[in-house]
Amino acid sequence: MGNRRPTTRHPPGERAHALRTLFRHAGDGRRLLVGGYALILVDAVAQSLTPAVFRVVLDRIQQDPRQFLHDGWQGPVMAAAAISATFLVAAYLAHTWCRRGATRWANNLRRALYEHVQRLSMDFFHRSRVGDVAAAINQDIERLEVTVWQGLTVWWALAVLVISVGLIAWVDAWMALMALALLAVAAGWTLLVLPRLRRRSRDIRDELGRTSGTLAEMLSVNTLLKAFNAEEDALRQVRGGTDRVRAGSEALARLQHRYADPLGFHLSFVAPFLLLFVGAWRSASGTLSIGDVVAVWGFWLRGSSSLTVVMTSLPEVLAGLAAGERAAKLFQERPAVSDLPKAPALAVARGGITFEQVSFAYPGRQSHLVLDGFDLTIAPGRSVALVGPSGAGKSTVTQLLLRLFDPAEGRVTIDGQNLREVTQASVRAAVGVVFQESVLVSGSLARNLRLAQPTATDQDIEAALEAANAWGFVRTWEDGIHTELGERGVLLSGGQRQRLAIARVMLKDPPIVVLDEATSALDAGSERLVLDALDRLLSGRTSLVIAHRIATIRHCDQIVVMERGRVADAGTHASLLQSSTTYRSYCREQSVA
Ligand SMILES: Nc1ncnc2c1ncn2[C@@H]1O[C@H](COP(=O)(O)OP(=O)(O)OP(=O)(O)O)[C@@H](O)[C@H]1O
Repeated sequence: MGNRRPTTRHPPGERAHALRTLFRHAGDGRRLLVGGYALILVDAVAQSLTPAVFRVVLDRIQQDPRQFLHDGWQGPVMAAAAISATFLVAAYLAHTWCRRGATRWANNLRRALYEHVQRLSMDFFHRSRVGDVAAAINQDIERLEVTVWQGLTVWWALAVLVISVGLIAWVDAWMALMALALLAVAAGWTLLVLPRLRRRSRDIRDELGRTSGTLAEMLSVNTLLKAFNAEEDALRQVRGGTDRVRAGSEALARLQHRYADPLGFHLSFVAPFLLLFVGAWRSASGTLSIGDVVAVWGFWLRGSSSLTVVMTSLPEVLAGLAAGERAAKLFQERPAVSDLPKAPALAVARGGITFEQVSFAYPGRQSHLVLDGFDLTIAPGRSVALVGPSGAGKSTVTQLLLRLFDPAEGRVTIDGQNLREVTQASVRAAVGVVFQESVLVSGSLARNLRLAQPTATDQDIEAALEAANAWGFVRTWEDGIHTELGERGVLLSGGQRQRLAIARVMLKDPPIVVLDEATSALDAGSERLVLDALDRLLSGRTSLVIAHRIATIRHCDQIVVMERGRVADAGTHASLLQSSTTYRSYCREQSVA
């Protein structure tokens, strides 16, 4: 799978940095996790000590059986009771804390990651797929959450292993050396296979993310797929992704067996037999007691069985780490547009706009200048229209006005203030936009409109709908403004959606309005109603209108003809008919005199 698809590769330093980034967002889960991971060490000590009790019992029986029967048993019984009680309490608390801590961490992380993604600039959204980002925020963090509390068992097992080897050394240094040599074989084998296991896990997470992206995309273009009978093609794409995930998982399982089976054989057969025979030989030669040999064997079994736990959990833990790295990678994304420290809010007095010698290229396509020394002045309260061939840069002008991007050269100002020097939020508060396709979110109509003005009353909303020529149809709905629109507003006609979008901007009541192809997709029936609503919206506000339809723009105070990112001509409808051949040909195409 990894050979066919692009995969992420992270140097070890970057991986540690990624995990630190994630841990910084643990919030109130951090204390519980640290507490859980610390307490499980107590549990590890208690469990590792069990063979030490065997040792004492066996040695006492061997030395003086009658003394053992009299009162020699009391010490070991009390020790066993204390060890068991400690184990019970510590294990219960550690697991509970860790589970709660992991859940809180995941919740905090999900929130923080969503907030972070929200703050990223448009270039990020242009180059990322929604489903992939959603998978990182949901599935990857869920995977990480499971790993965090599963990781407790791995941590416990490693602690048991270290303590067990320490206890063997306490009984006999030579036996401990031998145990270490046997462990070194296991560790060497693990280190050999680990990078491949890790790579496979990461490839699977990447492929899962990509498949989520494809799935989300296919679901969102369902109408298109149906219209072109292209469902089979979409199915093939999704199936391709899920097949690759399945193939990757099977390959991982095979690799895991190839790793775990020899290791299990080494730990459960080769090592204990070697230790038993060498221990027996040292006991027969009088160096160790029977109790010593049984204790060493017990310590080893305890330690090696904990290693088996590590082995079995390893793929899960690696999958969790890969998921964590993907989430952390999102945290490392930086917005291309950011507010200067202590930047003031834009103070809009009259809403005059200027573009002064603005040059701009989209991130990732630096060689292609979309705006090239572009100049534009819109006096307060005036309307300016942009026309020009497709790709001339008209929509890009609106993106810079909203400060979704900053220009490479030149400046954009509102009432004389450079947009670079004021906060993005204040710029967007001053500008209302109606796009070609009005985006409506699931929820009620009122919720959709309150996105523009959260404190609006029902009466405010009704007034905005009235002004946007939308109240006529909303009034007939049984639940009025509280009607659920359905995700993406699929229950509405194009003209109705457009009028709701206009109502939303009416409610926002901004001093500046941008219309970006707001009338392009209208049917003749609703065109008059929408144009009428737009007239009302633009009246008294500074406005920038992009439209292919001459009928929409002919009454603007000024019309600017754009070509290849520059102003080719400017004037009124009447003057351009005289001076601009491009404009004249547009009018001719649309039979406008
Ligand atoms: N996100 C983007 N990343 C890279 N290039 C882009 C991006 N958006 C637009 N472009 C490019 O910038 C140029 C200008 O695009 P823009 O959308 O501003 O033109 P337009 O005049 O509004 O066109 P249309 O009338 O077709 O909407 C085009 O060449 C386009 O391919």
